[in-house]
Amino acid sequence: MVSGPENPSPHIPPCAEITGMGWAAPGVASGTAVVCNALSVFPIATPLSYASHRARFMHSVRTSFPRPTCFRHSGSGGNEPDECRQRKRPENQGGNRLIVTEYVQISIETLHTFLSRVFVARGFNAADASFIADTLIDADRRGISSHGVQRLAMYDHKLRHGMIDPNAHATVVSDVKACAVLDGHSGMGQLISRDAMELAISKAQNHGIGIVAVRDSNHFGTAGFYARMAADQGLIGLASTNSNPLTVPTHAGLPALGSNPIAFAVGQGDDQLVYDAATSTVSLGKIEVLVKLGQPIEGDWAVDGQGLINHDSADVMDNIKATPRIGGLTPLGGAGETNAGYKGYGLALMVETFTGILSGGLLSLDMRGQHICHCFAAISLESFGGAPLVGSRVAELSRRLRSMPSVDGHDVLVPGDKENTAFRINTTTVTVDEATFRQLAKIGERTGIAAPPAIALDEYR
Ligand SMILES: NC(=O)c1ccc[n+]([C@@H]2O[C@H](COP(=O)([O-])OP(=O)(O)OC[C@H]3O[C@@H](n4cnc5c(N)ncnc54)[C@H](O)[C@@H]3O)[C@@H](O)[C@H]2O)c1
Ligand SMILES: O=C(O)C[C@H](O)C(=O)O
Repeated sequence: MVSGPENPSPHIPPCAEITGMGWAAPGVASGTAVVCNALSVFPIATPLSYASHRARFMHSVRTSFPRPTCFRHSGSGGNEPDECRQRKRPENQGGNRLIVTEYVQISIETLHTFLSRVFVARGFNAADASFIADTLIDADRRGISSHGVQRLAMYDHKLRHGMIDPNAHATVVSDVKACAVLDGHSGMGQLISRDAMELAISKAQNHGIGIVAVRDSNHFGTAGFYARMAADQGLIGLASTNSNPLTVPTHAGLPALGSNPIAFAVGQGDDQLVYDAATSTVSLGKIEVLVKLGQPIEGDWAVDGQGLINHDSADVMDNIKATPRIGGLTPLGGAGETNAGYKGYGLALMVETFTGILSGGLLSLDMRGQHICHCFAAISLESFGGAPLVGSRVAELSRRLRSMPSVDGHDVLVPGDKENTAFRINTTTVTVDEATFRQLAKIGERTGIAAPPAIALDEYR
């Protein structure tokens, strides 16, 4: 049944050594700024550097905030009006919008040391701890704040409660030519996924393509990280995962599918094209960040139990955490059929097939925060003219798209541009929201490890 594995990872024992593996599914600091106003929203979706925040904020002040009701420059105490302090579900969310925007800038080096030490304290060896820290910081550097250190509290919770086994390594369930299935044994999603993508890359180098489905893993962070691993080696990379039930099928009022992202990467260096997104309208992480900032949801990202659009970020989070869950994320395209949300629903189902179904693991529908399934694929470009040729054609296509005239004042971009730009800017520091900053401090206290301090923002003084 199982052929000899091509096994690039010292962590994955060859399938021949695996016996009895069936297919049953496994069971402010100082220096922050607060800005409030009743009628506008500060854009937080793709944070760049603090300077960019500042520039974008000042632009929005000039264009949208003719008379800001409060504007505090520094310190976490302050005497600002009560409404400026409000964080949890402002009463007027979705109507007159309350803005509470606080960000903290921290050094990447200090953050990396902190994260690595926390993960070592939670049972990982130093190399694995450092790798996990790399993945979280990579997300923040790229402006994907939904999946950077703001998720440390989630991982820490799962580690403390035995939902993630820091010592687990993937084992091979089945390995036939270009395809394999791994069992992650409830290990850390980032480590299991790294090893699975390494196996897919090695298979693609040998067979032209490699596809590795994984069961019983955990939350892996951004899908793009793993797709880029393959692209960096001159292949096409694909990565996906299922998750807790978060997304409502078209016409349903309960979540049944994960936010099930798909990441695709091709090309190298500055010309790398990376599409990395949920098959729900956005990831849940984006709503978590809005809750932390006390901001409503601008877009039609979520519905309540009746299928009505819900713009109240805190309410959406409460509903998603409720037992049973109520409402959820809209599939990509939106609620109902008007904007073809059934296509996002279909894409989410495709991901569910490649992850939960092909791996023989848990479906999103049955998931409760663990036993997550992934799928990784790598495609060799040897038969298609080779990586340099394909890369140059992709780069040329991207250049032609970017040179298209804009109709609304925003540049035409290609997927990956925002993240690549942010990555180039955020070389020494990253910006986190203040609630996340406080979470880091709390985890620091709990583990006895000094949390990274905020870097003073002189421009606000
Ligand atoms: N681990 C999980 O379970 C899980 C689940 C869902 C999402 N995620 C991750 O969450 C992250 C965010 O996902 P999301 O869906 O909220 O992201 P999103 O809605 O911000 O979409 C991001 C994608 O859209 C592209 N993009 C943005 N603006 C563009 C423009 N003007 N022109 C062209 N392309 C543009 C980006 O480059 C990126 O590829 C991703 O990294 C994803 O992998 C993880
Ligand atoms: O939050 C999850 O469980 C999945 C994912 O990370 C998301 O943000 O949608």
